[in-house]
Amino acid sequence: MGYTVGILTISDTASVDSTKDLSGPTLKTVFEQASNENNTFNIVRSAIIPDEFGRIQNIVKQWSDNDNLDIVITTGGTGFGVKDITPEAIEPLLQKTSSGITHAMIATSLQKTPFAALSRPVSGVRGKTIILTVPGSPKGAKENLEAVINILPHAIDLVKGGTGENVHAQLNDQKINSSRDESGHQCVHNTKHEHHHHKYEHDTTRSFLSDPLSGPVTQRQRKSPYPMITVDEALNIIASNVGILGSITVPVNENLIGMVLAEDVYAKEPVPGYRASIVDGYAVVASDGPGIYPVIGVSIANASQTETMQLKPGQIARITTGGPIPNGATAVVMVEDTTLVKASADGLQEELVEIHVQARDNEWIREIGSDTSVGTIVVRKGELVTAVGGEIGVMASVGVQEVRVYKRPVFGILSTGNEVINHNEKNELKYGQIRDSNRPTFLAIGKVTGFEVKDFGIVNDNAQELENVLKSALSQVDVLVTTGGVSMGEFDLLKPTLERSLGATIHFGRLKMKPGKPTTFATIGSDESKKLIFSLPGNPVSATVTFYLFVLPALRKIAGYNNWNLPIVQAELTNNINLDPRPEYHRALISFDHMKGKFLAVSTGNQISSRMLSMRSCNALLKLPEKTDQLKEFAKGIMVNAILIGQLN
Ligand SMILES: Nc1nc2c(c(=O)[nH]1)N[C@H]1C(S)=C(S)[C@@H](COP(=O)(O)OP(=O)(O)OC[C@H]3O[C@@H](n4cnc5c(N)ncnc54)[C@H](O)[C@@H]3O)O[C@H]1N2
Ligand code: MOO
Ligand SMILES: [Mg+2]
Repeated sequence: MGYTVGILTISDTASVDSTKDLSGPTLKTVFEQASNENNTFNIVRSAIIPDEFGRIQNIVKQWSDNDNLDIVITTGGTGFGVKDITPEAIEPLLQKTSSGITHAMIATSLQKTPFAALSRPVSGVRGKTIILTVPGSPKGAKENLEAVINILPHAIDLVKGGTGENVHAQLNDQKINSSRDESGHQCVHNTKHEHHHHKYEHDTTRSFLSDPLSGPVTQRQRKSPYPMITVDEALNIIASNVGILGSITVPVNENLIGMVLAEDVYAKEPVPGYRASIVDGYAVVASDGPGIYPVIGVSIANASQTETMQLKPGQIARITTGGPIPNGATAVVMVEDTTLVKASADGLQEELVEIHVQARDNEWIREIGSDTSVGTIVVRKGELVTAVGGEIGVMASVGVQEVRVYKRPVFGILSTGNEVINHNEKNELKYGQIRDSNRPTFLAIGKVTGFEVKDFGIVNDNAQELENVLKSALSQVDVLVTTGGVSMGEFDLLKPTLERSLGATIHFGRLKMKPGKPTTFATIGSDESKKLIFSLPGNPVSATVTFYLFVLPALRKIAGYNNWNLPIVQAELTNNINLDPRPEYHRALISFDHMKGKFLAVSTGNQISSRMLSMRSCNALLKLPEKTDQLKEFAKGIMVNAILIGQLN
């Protein structure tokens, strides 16, 4: 009798290079060796896929529901690694779980090494298919499968509705248990077991131990599991995860700067609200023409006039700029085009004035609402209120005192690192300590960009502490920015804490850029209440540059900006720059050269990611391409794209 088997290798590495798949072939061998005249295991399906939830589920469903395999066995993704999600993908597919099979697999491996406790296998039944998950290491995979392979035919028999009689017989003669003892593996494993055991006990002294979350340092990942994606891909991912918050009604004043209108704003009042003179001179009846006329009154621009003056043909009235036009007047003549003919006896008033020019009808008169009529849209939904003041001014002029704007995101900041201390700590630095420059920088950026910042201080490299502060911070902000702890060190705990303790989804964890390679972006929660987490590298320059490149655009997008990306201008290099293997965001000061008619870029010097001096006087990030065999340097004189992050002086 034969059983059909599918072997699914789940591994990011092996999925791109199948020669890296050692455990798939190992499982095949185990099945082949266990095949005898009674039980033949036929490997009818095999595949290698990356640690992707959906793909794991799709294949397992296909093999069980459509292809009706007897056994589906997966290898890989069962550990505590950041990317390990096999049990999470498989478990929901199981209609019955089989804690016995799972237990048997773990128990066998535990006899070899205590690290087996770090495997999280699941097993069970879907339809008429037995599904097993074994570890990714060939040794672990082999041990786990061997622990249960001889009971699988019995299980399949039962699942298919049989009584399992023939296998009960086998169970009775102990064949299953003894077969493993004869294999000879036990001895080899025992030696290894003691070796591991010894190390483990040493590690529990925790003298140089990493955090429990990532396990002993000997178990750490030696390759980042995060694919290296481009900055553009990262920005797209961020954009697709960033929504606009709700709107609020706020008074029209300077605090609106940087806010985006959530409604079209209409003029409530006409400007001007009355017919007004544009110049200082005399209100006249235009048809009177040039000549000498009596000055019958005065209309000055103030609000003290209680009734409108009446002008008859042959009369004129003195008027100032902005003064209300008397009834009957049809134009204004500038004072420059007149002469005084007669003053009053006391010499204080004009009585007769000569008009020298022929006024045109409506000359120098602003009609009611001629600047802005009632109902005109003065600012549109989606428009940004700028510091130039025009939007605030126009709303003020037409009687709009409150407007609806999009809520601005609040962002939180926290630094991580046992070595990091507050920058204003008075004591001398202890050996190995470093002053926190990231939080002061972010607070400053918050101030100039107008986004509210909440400061959550410095957190030690300790998973529990980190989890607590992250949770508390996330409940208070829309966007959380952390620095440090995202690379490959054993105290780099951000990614595992976000993923495992907080249930965050990490959208990317590595970027093809310099500085900022380990930049990490995660989200927590569903659409309505989604929080964004930017875990930036600890290196101060990397943190600052990635803040500008990713966090600031995200904040701008949340705030409703249409142009949420930072502006880019072209600038000419004033010095040669060696290219880096990664696309570089080279810090520079750009300024406009009036003689050359273009921007010039001056590098800030040594660009190492720790050198905060490379951010000093920097107002632009030059986008430099990665180094290739053909292109190793950008020469002086080349025009480059410069992302503006500061003022042009
Ligand atoms: N084996 C590898 N090592 C590193 C890699 C790598 O790919 N493989 N990437 C390097 C790159 S690139 C960067 S950038 C850093 C990023 O490191 P982390 O984000 O893990 O940050 P930490 O390890 O916590 O700190 C790095 C560095 O920065 C100093 N630091 C941290 N916080 C602050 C702060 N608030 N103010 C000032 N300085 C800070 C910290 O003391 C370290 O010197 O990893 C490389 N390693
Ligand atoms: O990419 Mo890291 O940011 O070199 O310093
Ligand atoms: Mg690190």
